[in-house]
Formats: sequence, structure tokens, C-alpha cells
Amino acid sequence: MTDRALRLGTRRSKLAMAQSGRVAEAVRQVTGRPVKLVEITTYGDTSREQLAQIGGTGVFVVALREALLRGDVDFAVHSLKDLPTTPHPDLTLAAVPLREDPRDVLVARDGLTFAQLPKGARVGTGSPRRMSQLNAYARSHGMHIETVPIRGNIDTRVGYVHNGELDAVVLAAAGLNRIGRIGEVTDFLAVDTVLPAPGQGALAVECSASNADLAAALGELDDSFTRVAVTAERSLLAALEAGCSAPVGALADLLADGQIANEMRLRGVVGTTDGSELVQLSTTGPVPETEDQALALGRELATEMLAKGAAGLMGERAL
Ligand SMILES: NCc1[nH]cc(CCC(=O)O)c1CC(=O)O
Repeated sequence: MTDRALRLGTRRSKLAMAQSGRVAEAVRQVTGRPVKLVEITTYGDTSREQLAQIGGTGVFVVALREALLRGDVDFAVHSLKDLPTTPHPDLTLAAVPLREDPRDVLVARDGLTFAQLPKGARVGTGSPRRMSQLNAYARSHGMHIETVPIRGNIDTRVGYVHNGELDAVVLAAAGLNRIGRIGEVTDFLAVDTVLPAPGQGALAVECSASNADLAAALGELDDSFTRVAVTAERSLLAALEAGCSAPVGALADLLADGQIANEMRLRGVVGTTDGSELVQLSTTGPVPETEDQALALGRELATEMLAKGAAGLMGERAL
């Protein structure tokens, strides 16, 4: 490899720039080469439509991938949860760095927690997955909330609480943390209440499959447990034939016997957006040692969820 600067393709949002800046620094350290950020606008950044309507799948990544394939940039950083589950034949997922907090959080007026929201509280989220699980929780706890579809970048969404339009919004902890606004969280939602999106809190570092040297160098940033966990979560999503805007939650974690983590648990949920029906299951197996084993765990849970009627619940896309 030469000493030419590596070009990192990134979206321009504050979140994307924060994520890319951190990865750029890590890549500088492992390669010893300068890294320069190349800003690219994606359809998801310019469209004002609801994500559930434009389909979600890939809207934030297509333009970055095109730049990679044209050779305009050497590698790209995505939020893993925005990446389609089908592998791209000409691109390599070179690294999945250590995941940070995967949870969803509430930012509410007056420091309110979710359980403290008053009757009729207006809770903003553009995610059918969040709506589904928030509404299901409210129904089973005698709460009355109204989920309100919103979108926009993190500052826009939190702004709806500060300007009084909404009582609360639900976002990913990881996103708020990366842009330095984690201090505004008023409640960290337990994953038993709202299971995160598959891959939430993790990043994806992608490069051209033809650049094996670069893929190997970027591979230094990979965290092997994060990699197997998100592989299982995304395999579940793929086997349910759902996209990143579907009402599907998934989370893999380790179960420890004493000091030694010897099993991985994969939890999954699918529901109608009104929360009237949920299919929520988990499966446990040995910690996968290969990608194939991680994929198998996701498929196994999907089969069980489909047997309980998961497919029928996902058809409903109305907001
Ligand atoms: N869909 C947009 C998006 N993609 C990744 C994140 C957050 C960071 C992450 O999950 O890694 C967000 C914002 C959000 O869901 O609040």
C-alpha cells in the first residue's frame, strides 16, 4: 500500500460525521495512513417522506455504495442497522467494530420516564418497530399514549420535545451518545420493553471486495463478538423477509455461567404497529464460532416466529 490518503465516504449528518470521524481515527492508527472524509448525500437524507413509506431498505446506503463501486472512495461507514441484510456481491463488510449501547431511549419533557407519561401523551417515532412495542407495553400496563410518526435527524426529533409539539420522542442511545446529547435522555428503555433494531448501536465498515489488502487492514477494527451477535440478528431479519423499516426487533447477548460466557441468547419480536399483537420469542445456543453458525441461530428463531404467525403481523405497514 502507498501512503496516499484513504478516502472515507460518509453521509453529512451530524451523526454520520461523528461516526465516520471516530472510524477515520481508528483507521489512521491501524494503517498509519492519512484518512480524508468525502461527504455524500443519500436519498434518505433528502427525501421528506416517512421512512416506512419509502421502504427504508438501503435509502441511507445506496449512494455511499455507488461511490465505493465507482472507486470515488476507498471505504464507507454506515450505521449497521441501515444496511440491507443481503450481502452485496462486489463489497466486503470489512469490520463491525465493538457495539455500543444498543438500547432505545426516551427524551421526554420535564424529565419524565416512560412509566410517568400522562394519559394521552404524544410520543414521536417514525419506526414501526418502536410504535409496535411502545403501544404493546402501554396496552398491557393500562397506559394511554399516542404514537406520532416523525422523522428527520436527531436534532430535529429532539426539537419536537423542546418546542412543546410532543411530550417525548424515542431514539437510539448510540446515536445520541455519538453526537454528544446522551445527557438529555430521561429514560433508558429496558430491552424487555423495547427490543432494539437488529444491529442497532453497531457500525459497518465496507470496502470493495476487490481490495483485499484494504479489507484486511480495516479488519483490525472488527470486534468478533459484535460480529456474531449482529450476524444472528440480521439473519433473523432476513429470514423473516423483512427490511430495516419493518416492525422487527432483535438482540443477541451472552449468557454467563459464573465468569464464563458460554451461551448466546437471541431474542426477537414482531408486532402490529398498534401493539395489539406481538410475537416475541428467544432461543439460546452455544456461542457461534463461525458466521454460518450465527446465521443458523437467526434462521432457527425466524422459523419459530413464523410458526407463531409473525408473517401476518409484518404485512401491516400503516402508521
Ligand atoms: N435510522 C436512522 C438511524 N440509524 C442509526 C441510528 C442510531 C445509531 C445506531 O443505531 O447505530 C439512527 C437514529 C435513531 O434510530 O435514533
